[in-house]
Amino acid sequence: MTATIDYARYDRIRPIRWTGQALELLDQRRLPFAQDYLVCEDSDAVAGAIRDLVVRGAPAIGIAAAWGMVLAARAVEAKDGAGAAPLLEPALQRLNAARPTAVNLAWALARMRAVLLLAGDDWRGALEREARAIETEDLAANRRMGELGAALIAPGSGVLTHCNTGSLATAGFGTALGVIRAGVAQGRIGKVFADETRPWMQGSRLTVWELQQDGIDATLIADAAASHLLRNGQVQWVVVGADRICANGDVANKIGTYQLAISARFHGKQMMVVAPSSTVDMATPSGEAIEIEERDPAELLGMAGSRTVAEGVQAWNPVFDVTPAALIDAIVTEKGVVERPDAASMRALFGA
Ligand SMILES: CSC[C@@H](O)[C@@H](O)C(=O)COP(=O)(O)O
Repeated sequence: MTATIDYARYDRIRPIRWTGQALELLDQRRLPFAQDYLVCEDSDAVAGAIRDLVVRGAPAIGIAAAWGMVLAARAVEAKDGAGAAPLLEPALQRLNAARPTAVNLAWALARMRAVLLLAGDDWRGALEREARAIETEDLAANRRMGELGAALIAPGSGVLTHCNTGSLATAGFGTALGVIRAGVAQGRIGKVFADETRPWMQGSRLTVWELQQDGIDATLIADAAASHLLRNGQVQWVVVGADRICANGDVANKIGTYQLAISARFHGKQMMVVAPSSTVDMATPSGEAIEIEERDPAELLGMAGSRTVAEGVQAWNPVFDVTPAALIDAIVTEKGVVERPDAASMRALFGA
């Protein structure tokens, strides 16, 4: 069951476009009904776009930030990278502060800083090549993870996914959605369910639209329907992405992932987390140490710009949660699969 995957058919959605002069970001706030690109001509515009979810998804925000550093380089004069580094550090810090939870952002910026410090007089070229490499490597990782993750899924299975982990959230193909694309192409996955992912609706606005572009049938469910679905036997795997994977295998991902993992375990279904090694943070020992982003409660108080909740009601809007490693059956990365993750098995694949 190793049918060749025609990757070209998944290349249509391009959330991040570098023109040579500017960074164009497909405005995910306006999908699925408008496909508009926001043009960023400086790094602060990129930081704002990350903060406001024009571009979102852990790998995608790292890639966008890397290009943001290429834009920042236009605004400073220096004879080599070591001279440019302190001048660019404030812009780097503003990009880094745009969102706290996904480690890919800090990871990509650390790569850009490291390249800069070693670069000679072509330091601007070095930054551009590194941003391109970060993007290219992410696409390759996604394709590899698609193969590795799909191989775990028995033919005829149904899957449930959460949030958006596809081309929109990455350099292309996707993490969890890459596994689903590969699994469908190989005939392993018979039925795909996506939940809405309230409150920002990444599932209903982005994921089912992405799958529709590919001609993959997906059935949308309310988040609240997930346990009922897991109980009734149509789904064997919950397949999700990650924003940060800790040294002990705990996983931070979109709010609601934790309850899916609890429900999957309760119903004897399996939980797969798919993320590139850029999402693995061996410096964070466990999920307790992760900063969980809290966003504007207004995201909960209305729909599509119209208020749906009585005036004066308060809301709390944490947008990520932590799934303990003990509830995860497999973490799939491009470096390999960690089954039943714990500190020892994580260390064996990713080092100290
Ligand atoms: C490949 S994306 C994996 C995760 O980043 C995804 O599941 C997620 O939580 C995205 O959150 P978002 O707030 O939309 O950036």
